[in-house]
Amino acid sequence: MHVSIVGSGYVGTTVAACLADLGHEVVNIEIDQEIVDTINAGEAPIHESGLAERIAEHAGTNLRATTDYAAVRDTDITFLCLPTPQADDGSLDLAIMRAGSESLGRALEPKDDDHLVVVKSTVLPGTTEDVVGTILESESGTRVGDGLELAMNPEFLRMGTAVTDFLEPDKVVVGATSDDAAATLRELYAPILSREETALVETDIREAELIKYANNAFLASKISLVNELGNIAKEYGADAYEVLEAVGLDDRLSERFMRSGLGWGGSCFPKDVDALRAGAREQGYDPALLDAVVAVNDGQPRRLVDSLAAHVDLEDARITVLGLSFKPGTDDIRKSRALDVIEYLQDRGAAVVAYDPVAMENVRPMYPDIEYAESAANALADADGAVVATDWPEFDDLTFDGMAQRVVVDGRRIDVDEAELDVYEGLTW
Ligand SMILES: NC(=O)C1=CN([C@@H]2O[C@H](COP(=O)(O)OP(=O)(O)OC[C@H]3O[C@@H](n4cnc5c(N)ncnc54)[C@H](O)[C@@H]3O)[C@@H](O)[C@H]2O)C=CC1
Ligand SMILES: O=C(O)[C@H]1O[C@H](OP(=O)(O)OP(=O)(O)OC[C@H]2O[C@@H](n3ccc(=O)[nH]c3=O)[C@H](O)[C@@H]2O)[C@H](O)[C@@H](O)[C@@H]1O
Repeated sequence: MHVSIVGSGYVGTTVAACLADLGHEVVNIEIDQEIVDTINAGEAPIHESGLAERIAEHAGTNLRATTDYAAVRDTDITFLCLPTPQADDGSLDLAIMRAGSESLGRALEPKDDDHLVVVKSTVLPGTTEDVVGTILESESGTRVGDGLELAMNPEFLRMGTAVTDFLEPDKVVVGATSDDAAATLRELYAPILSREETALVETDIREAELIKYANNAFLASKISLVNELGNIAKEYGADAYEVLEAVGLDDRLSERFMRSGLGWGGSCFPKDVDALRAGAREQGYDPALLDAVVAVNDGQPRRLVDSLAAHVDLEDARITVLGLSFKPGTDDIRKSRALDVIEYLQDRGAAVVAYDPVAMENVRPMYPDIEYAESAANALADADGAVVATDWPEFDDLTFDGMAQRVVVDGRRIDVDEAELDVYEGLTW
């Protein structure tokens, strides 16, 4: 099939490269010329395992990129993979979706054949039809149901494992305005849907939109719940990891996403939970539980610093922060809990020395006044205490003999030889 993908970030690039790999003719439409040039040169604009090989293999044959929206006219389906960030008040900001829909609608105006537009971006219920659909109709002069079809197909991939998550999902969710649109997507995804492990959920557009938010809200809530249980466990002197490992054996709950500690960050959970809370309020519903989910999450970095302060006088102390990215395997620092930890340490008068295998250059402009070390060992040298903010696998092999005071508070449960330390404390164990 001939497919165009608008927006070539984490999602758009992954979807494009994977669809090309499944044998489709794919064109990426992206406003950033550098990204376009990178893809056309056969290289990946982002680091994701398995992506570079796929782009190298397909660029110049059945995968290309362009800044020109006119390319959509040579395709049957367009996926919108544009950012849906949050406004200052936390609510969903649709400015980029609107701009992209306008450009797409204008480009479709001269097209005679039918076209299917699929929203893959995370958007609140009503957006696909009332915002994207309305703009497309007015700009293209066609009507939904008469030359133009709409679908909503949320994406559940994670950063770091984007390619395998896309190609081997638990589920594919499709909300569509017509049976034909749903059938087109079944055909497009046929190799993925043929996997026994992948369920197909066909529903209406509004449900498809909300499934994505419900999914993320559930996962974020699960982590906040295990963090609350972890905080309580610690007050009792119990190990939350042992407790929750047993709880996870109940297959109604699952053992996955049970790692308590410093909480959730990244470009997805924080913005999506906030957008759902703001959207619920706009609908006249007070989302008390989701408010609490955020409050628990926001409390964890302070608890980590308080735990350290119980062992080390933080005023003028040299404190190591191990890990800056919001999770291992990425240099993304958006809403990383490590940044809150740095703030709280600085508030308490500590001199911070940070180390992360890949994310330091992203943090440096925000915190030019902290020290950045070339290795974890250098960061720990002469430190009066250390905190673990990201569970990078390389932290499992640390030695602590260079520290001035061997005190470590761990927010992520790395593997530590406790015998090497005077104080080793877990945030929730
Ligand atoms: N990053 C992730 O792991 C996941 C993200 N999502 C959702 O997918 C959507 C896209 O997210 P990401 O790929 O992370 O965003 P991103 O920010 O990585 O990429 C978006 C791309 O769109 C481009 N762009 C902006 N305006 C444009 C326009 N008018 N025309 C063409 N291109 C334009 C940007 O230059 C950028 O390269 C969001 O709604 C997000 O919530 C869903 C699942 C996973
Ligand atoms: O909507 C999105 O954009 C994506 O958001 C998340 O993916 P991602 O943000 O890449 O990362 P996760 O692996 O889910 O981790 C999110 C945060 O939760 C934390 N976490 C995760 C798991 C856990 O047990 N405990 C825990 O604290 C991580 O450290 C990280 O800060 C979802 O997992 C994806 O399914 C979804 O598509």
